[in-house]
Parts: sequence; C-alpha cells; structure tokens
Amino acid sequence: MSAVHRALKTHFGFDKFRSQQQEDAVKAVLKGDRDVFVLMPTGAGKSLCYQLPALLASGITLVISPLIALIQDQVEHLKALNVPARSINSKLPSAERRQILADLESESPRLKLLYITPEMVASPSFQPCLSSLCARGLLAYLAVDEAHCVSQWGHDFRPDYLKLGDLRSRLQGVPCVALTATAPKRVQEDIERSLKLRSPLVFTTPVFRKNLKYDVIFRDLLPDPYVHLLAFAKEALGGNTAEKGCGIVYCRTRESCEEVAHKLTKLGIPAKPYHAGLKVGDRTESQTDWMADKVPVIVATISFGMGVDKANVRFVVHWNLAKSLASYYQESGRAGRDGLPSCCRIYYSPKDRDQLNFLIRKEISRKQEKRGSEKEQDKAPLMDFEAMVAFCEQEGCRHATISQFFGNPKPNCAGACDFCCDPRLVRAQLARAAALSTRTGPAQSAEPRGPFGFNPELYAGGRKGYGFERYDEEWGSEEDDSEKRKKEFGDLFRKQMSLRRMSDVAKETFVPPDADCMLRDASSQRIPRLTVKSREHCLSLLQECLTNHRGAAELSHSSDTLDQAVEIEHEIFRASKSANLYKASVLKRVSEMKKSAAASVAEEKQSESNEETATCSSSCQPLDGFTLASQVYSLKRKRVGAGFRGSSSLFQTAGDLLKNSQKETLATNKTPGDPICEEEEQVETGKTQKMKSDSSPIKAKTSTTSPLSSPSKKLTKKQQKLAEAAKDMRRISQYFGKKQVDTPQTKAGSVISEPEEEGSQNHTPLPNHTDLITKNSTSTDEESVTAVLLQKSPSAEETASRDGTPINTEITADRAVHGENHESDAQRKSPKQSHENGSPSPPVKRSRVMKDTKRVTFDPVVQETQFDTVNGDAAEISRKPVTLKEAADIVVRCLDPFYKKGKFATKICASLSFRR
Ligand SMILES: Nc1ncnc2c1ncn2[C@@H]1O[C@H](COP(=O)(O)OP(=O)(O)OP(=O)(O)O)[C@@H](O)[C@H]1O
Repeated sequence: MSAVHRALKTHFGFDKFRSQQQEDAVKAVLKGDRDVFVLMPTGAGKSLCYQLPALLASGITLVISPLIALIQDQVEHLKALNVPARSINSKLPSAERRQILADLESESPRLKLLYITPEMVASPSFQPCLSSLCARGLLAYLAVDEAHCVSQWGHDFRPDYLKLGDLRSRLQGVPCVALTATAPKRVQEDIERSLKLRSPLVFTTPVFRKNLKYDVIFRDLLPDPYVHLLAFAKEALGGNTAEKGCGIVYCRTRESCEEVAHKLTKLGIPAKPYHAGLKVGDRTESQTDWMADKVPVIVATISFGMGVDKANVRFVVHWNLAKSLASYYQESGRAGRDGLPSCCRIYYSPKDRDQLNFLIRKEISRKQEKRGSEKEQDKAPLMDFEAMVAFCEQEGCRHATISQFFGNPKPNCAGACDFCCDPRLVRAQLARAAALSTRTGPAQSAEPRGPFGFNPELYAGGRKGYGFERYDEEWGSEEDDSEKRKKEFGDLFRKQMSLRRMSDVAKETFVPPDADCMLRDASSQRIPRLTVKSREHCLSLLQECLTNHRGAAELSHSSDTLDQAVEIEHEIFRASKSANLYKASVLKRVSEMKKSAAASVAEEKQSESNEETATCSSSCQPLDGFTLASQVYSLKRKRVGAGFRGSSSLFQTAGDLLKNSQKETLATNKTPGDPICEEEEQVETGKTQKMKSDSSPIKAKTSTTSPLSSPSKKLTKKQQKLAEAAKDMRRISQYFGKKQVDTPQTKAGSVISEPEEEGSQNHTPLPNHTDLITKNSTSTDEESVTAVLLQKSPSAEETASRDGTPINTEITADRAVHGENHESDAQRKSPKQSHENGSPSPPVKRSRVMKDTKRVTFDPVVQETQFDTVNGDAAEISRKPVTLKEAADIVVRCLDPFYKKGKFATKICASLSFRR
C-alpha cells in the first residue's frame, strides 16, 4: 500500500479513491510542481484533492471558501476526523482567534488546514500573519474552493474573489489548487486568468451522472400540482417500502416554502420549511430533523444545501425555476450522492419563468445603475437563465443539454431523462403548454414581450417576497406598496426597453425641491437617482412612524415629529451612498423605531403594573377577583426607545388617540336628536365627582385644544391625514354606539356573567399571555381612562391555531349605565347565555359594575380578569355580539388611511378591546 493510500485510510477512513480522477488529482497536488484545476461534479470528493495533500505536506494549506457556514461545516467535519483544521473568521471568539494566531506564529505550527473567506484573507488584520507565513515558507498550498465565484461569467460571482489574484501574486512559488463543480468553458478560462494559474493540470470528470433522472413537468397543465408533487415524492421515496430516503423541494420565496411544506404535510408526507425568514432555532430544527431522517422532505430556498452532504437524497424538486443552468445542475446534484437512482424534477411554469426573468433584469439594471456603466459580463446571468429555460422547453435529452453546457461530450443517457424515456410524452406536453399559452396569451399580450415572452403586466404591483432571497430580506419588513412597486416597475421597464434598443439609458433629470420642501439639503444631487420626491416620501414614513406612536391627539406637537423626522432623514441621507442604501436605511430605521416602541410599551406595562398596584391599593377599593385597570396600565406617555436618536419625546397610546377623536366628536357632532350624543350626554350627567377627581394631568393635557380644530393654523398634509384618521376613529365609535342603541338588550343594571371567569379569579396575568387594552370614555376629558387586562388561555388559542380552525371570536359591546357598585356580590352573566336562555344565569362568583363602558371581546378564551370601575354605582348590560368579521371590516375600512391594510385589523382583533 502506498503512502498516499495509507494516509487516505488513516486520516479519512477510505479504502480507495472515489475515482481515478480523484486519485490523479491528489497525486498531482502532492507533486507540487504545477497548479491544479479540479473540475468535478458535486459530491465527487473534490475536497479530498487538497485535504489529503495538505496532511502529507509540511506547512499549512490556506483554503479560501466563500461562506462561513460552509467553512464551519468543513472544519467540523475535519475536526471530527482529528485533522488539525481551523478557521479564522469574524464569528470566531477572540480567545480562539488568539490561540490560532499564536499557533501560526509559532516555529512549527500544528495546524495543517486554515480555512478563510476571501474578505478575511484580504483584510489588513490578517496581513502580518500571512506575510509571516510566506516569509518563513510555511505555506504548503493555496486551495480555492468554489473557484467559479471568481468569474464574472459565473452564476455566483463574488467580487472579493477577484482579490485572490493579488494574493496569488504574493504567494509566488506556492502551488494553487482551484476547485469547482460548475464551470462552463468560459468560466474555466476566467478562473485560470484571475487566479493566475500557470498552465494548470486540469482534472475533470464528466458532469453526467447516470443515477440521476431528470424530467420537467409543466405545472400549469396540472389539475392539482400539490397532489402531483405528493405522488412523485411518495414514489421517489420508495412508496411504502421501508427504505429510508429523503427529498428537497426548492422554492424561490419564503411564502412558497411555507405553502408547499404545509400542503405536503397535509396530504400525508411530513415536510418542513427552511428559509431565512424563520427563527434560527426553527431553521436549525428543520435542517436537523431532515438530516436525521425525522422529516423526509425539506422545502427550502436556495440558501439551503451549500455544504449539506446527505447521501440518501432521493429527489430534488424545483418548484420554481433555478436562475441558471449551472445553479440548477449544482442544486439538483444534491440528489443521489450515494450513487443510487434518484430523481431531479422541475415543475416548470412560464409565469414563473417571466417573473424570474424580470428579477434577473432588475438585478442587472441595479448593478449597472450602481456602476454607472454597462459591461459585457452583465449579459451572463441572462444567458445562463436562457440556458435554463431552453433546458425546460426543449425537445431533447436533458443530460445532453447539461453536458454541452459544461463543455462535455454528449453522454449516453440511457433513459435517464424524460425525453430519452419517452419523447412523445415530452412533445405532447409542450404542445399542450403551447395551446394553453395561445389561449391565455392574448389576455396578457397588451405590453411588448421580451425574448422569453416576458410580460411586464404580470408584475405591476408585484407582491413582495418574489425573487431571490435578498429581495425578500430587503423589503420583507415593509408593507406592500403597490403604487411604489408599479412605479419602480415602470422605471425599470422603460430602461429595459431602451437597453434593448441599444440606446443609452435616459438620464433622469433632477426635479428641484418645492419652496416649502422640509428636507435638509433638499437640492443636493449627491446620491444618484435619489429624487426629492423619494426623500419626501421617506420623510413622511419616518414622521408617520413617530406620530403614530405619539398619537394623533398630539397634533400640537406634530412640528416636533416633523423636525425629528427631518433630522433622522438627513442623517440617513448623509450616510448613504446610493439610493437603494438610502431607502434600505430608512426602512431599517422605521422598523427599529417600531420595535423599540413596542419594547418600551411592553416594559412600561410591566413596570407600571407593579407601580400602580402598589399605589392604587390605598386609593382604590379592591374588586373581588379583579384588579383595577389603572392598576395594570397607565396612560403615562411612553418614552421613545432606542430607535429614536437623541429623542426623549413622549408617545401617545391608541387610547389617547381615540379619546381625542371622541372629544372632537362631541365638540363638533353633538346635535340634538342624535342618539349617540344623547346617550353620551346621558352618561355624562351620570358622572360622579370621583371621575372628575380622577382626571390626571395627562388627561388634562390630552384635552387641550387640538390643532385640528384650530383654523388659524395651516394644516400640513400629514395633519390632514391624521385628522381624517381621527374622524374615522370617531366613525368606529359611532358604529359601536349605534350597535348599543340598536340592541334590545340594553338595560340599565344588567349583569354580565362569564362562566370562564370563575377560573380567572386565580389567574395571575402573565406578560406573555396578556394584552393590555386602553380605552377611552366617549365624552369629556373628565372621564376616566380605563384599561382592560385580558388573559388568554394559551393552550386553547394555540390548539385552535394549530388545528387551523379559527378561534371562535365574538365582540360583545357592553355598556353599563347608572348601576350600583356590587363588587362583592353582584353576578355576572354571559351575554350569549343571557341571550339564548332569556333567563337569568346561574349564580356566579362576582359581578362588576361599570359606567359607560363598552367591552369588545374577540376571543372567548380570553378571560377578563381585571376591570376598573368608573363609578361605584354601575351595572353591566349584556350586548348583542358583533361578529369579528363585521368589526374587522369597519376597522379596515375606517382606519385604512392611518394603518396599512390588514395589519391593523389583525393586531386589533388579536389584542384590542375597546371599552367605553
Ligand atoms: N475516496 C472516497 N471514498 C469514499 N467517499 C469519499 C471519498 N472521497 C470523498 N468521499 C466522500 O464524498 C462526499 C462528498 O465529498 P466532497 O464534499 O468533498 O464533495 P465535493 O465534490 O466537494 O462536493 P461539493 O461540490 O458539493 O462541495 C463526502 O462525504 C466525502 O467524505
């Protein structure tokens, strides 16, 4: 046995080389007189081609790899084999880093393989170490993994890989090993040139893998694609046989990952999603379960799979098209690494093709904009994509297409693709697809079509989340903004059209700011293609965020928020280099502000709950089993969180906002005969002295004249918008008011009983299962502001959501008027019960009395544990339930200008309860 074979066995446990190419490559690297280029398919054992020589040579092998995750994977694998391998990367704890550097600086380092990213190897901090290793002749080899990243013609070009050319120049005399699985001829030449490989020895195995069966299914022709996928997955996994296998389904978006995983699981094959939108724990769990064969199918974005080396992958499905044939070959190549028959299928859809085409063009356009010029290489992604499309739409051997793409001779497919299996079926499918596109074509052909039948209409107002992962990341936290996207698309489309006509991209002329433009440096054209309009839009976003948290009632302070927004916007403007970075920073800031506001509210709830409990016990009469709302929540304004640089402004709650709008209602809408006003007046007259004395300084402040009612002040657009929102708030309160008036059950002194409250007596509200809801009385500033603490039954809720059954929700609008305080002995009755039985409910533990209160409960599992009294003499009235949908409709309709789309409704339905 040769030394090489012995080392192979000792260090890696392999009896023989995987292939002749692998053995030859290892021996050539060991010889060390030439650079080596290893071009082998995924899973062919390329890593061994430098790892084994590294162990046999004296000195250290520097391995360049593009991803830290990939590096960690490799290092862990080698550590497990007792191979002295380490990595220096930004995630490394400093102690470990020092240890590694100390070893590298020692006379004879123990380390044999040092993995490093191209960024790190070029970083100034690493240079002394590198120079020292070079000077002492301690570098055995330079290995460049995933070498195709160096080529701008490649599908995964990484600019930092270009720096490796300089590195190579510095490492004169150190043999270089470049490795890749996916390099068409052009890319190979690029790699050789960029890495300055000197007439390298090239070791290549044909890309053809006879154990992989390729086929393409036109998704749009299927009656139910999910059922089709299920049948395919079942068959590929071995039907009902006990043989264990697993599969990967690649999707482009997070949404599709979730959906496909859900459908498959529902239909009978457990599947887990994997994408960047998942919490790290969930993502890891998905991967671990799949790796451990606990879950047979993983439905993932393309971020999954790099470095995943699982032998028994029986199928790889592309639910969405890959962006290039090279990517597709690499991704599909994760199947059948054990050499057993495995399937690679694409569920092809022309619509999907058009979308991807659009995104690729958009990406190219973005790059060109950033660079300010066009390059020949810009065409590469489109050409690669074109090859991918041709692969799907062709009448021919799929393996032959792949081999040709990589410059290999045509292989003997022997029925390992759908076309070679049965060309008639493929032709029939193509004919049906063509017929379908002719039928649907005219409806979509209003706009000019590109080379791939690209129809821009499909993307007008395109949904967020379409595209590569990064599109998802960039805009994931923002609301849909179809108008903005339409405009964006329009711009892009025009540019694309002019590009195709080989004309220059029209330069956007700068539109100067209006005289009353609030922006600082408004006339600056420092950032190309950042318009004043865009900046103003961003300014309004920031101001909206600030104002939303402060509340509409603080319109008198809207100039503060505007000033603050102007400052923040300007700071971002100054720090940004491009329009996209600017926009991303604004969105990031907005999201930070939202997060910090939410965090501070939660914190304050907790601290104020404690604080109020302590102080209120002396001044308030304890309720039997309930805590006064004021004990759990106060309407002290919230301090702005960390997201607001240099700001100590106070926020206002939704309750404040509602209160102000309601006050305005009274001021402007109170007309004789108006049932709502009459009711409110009735309530007002019943107010006690206690309520008056309850008026806090905050309330006094919130009752100050709103600028909305000040005609002297010219309203800004923002103020007008807020005014509208306040009116809409009023409409909501009117709606509920009307409901109350309409309901025949409205009786003074009615008592509400809720059976589940019996248990709630012992419930201590937990922060994570409680929702604090602020509420404003409907009339004057002397009304007390109350809050309801709702405690949800987590199990019931979770069960409901797990089952996919909607939580049975209802709204009960309760209003207590002129009742007496029977805290200890009054009874409560469920509105439903009362309604159905028409008879008094059985005795209950306690009752509560309220004055002028309306309670909206959306969730029957929510247990109301704490109430306040507005007046000592009040009793409750049961109300006719309002459906959740009804309430949500009103909320959405009325608050749309203020809150975006369904989010408000969701939030409000999940956690809010208004009382008045
Ligand atoms: N001589 C060998 N005998 C048996 N197994 C081997 C041999 N060489 C490598 N392998 C195994 O083959 C698998 C794939 O190896 P490796 O990860 O190096 O492939 P690769 O070509 O680098 O793939 P990728 O392109 O995905 O990085 C690994 O599990 C490795 O342990």
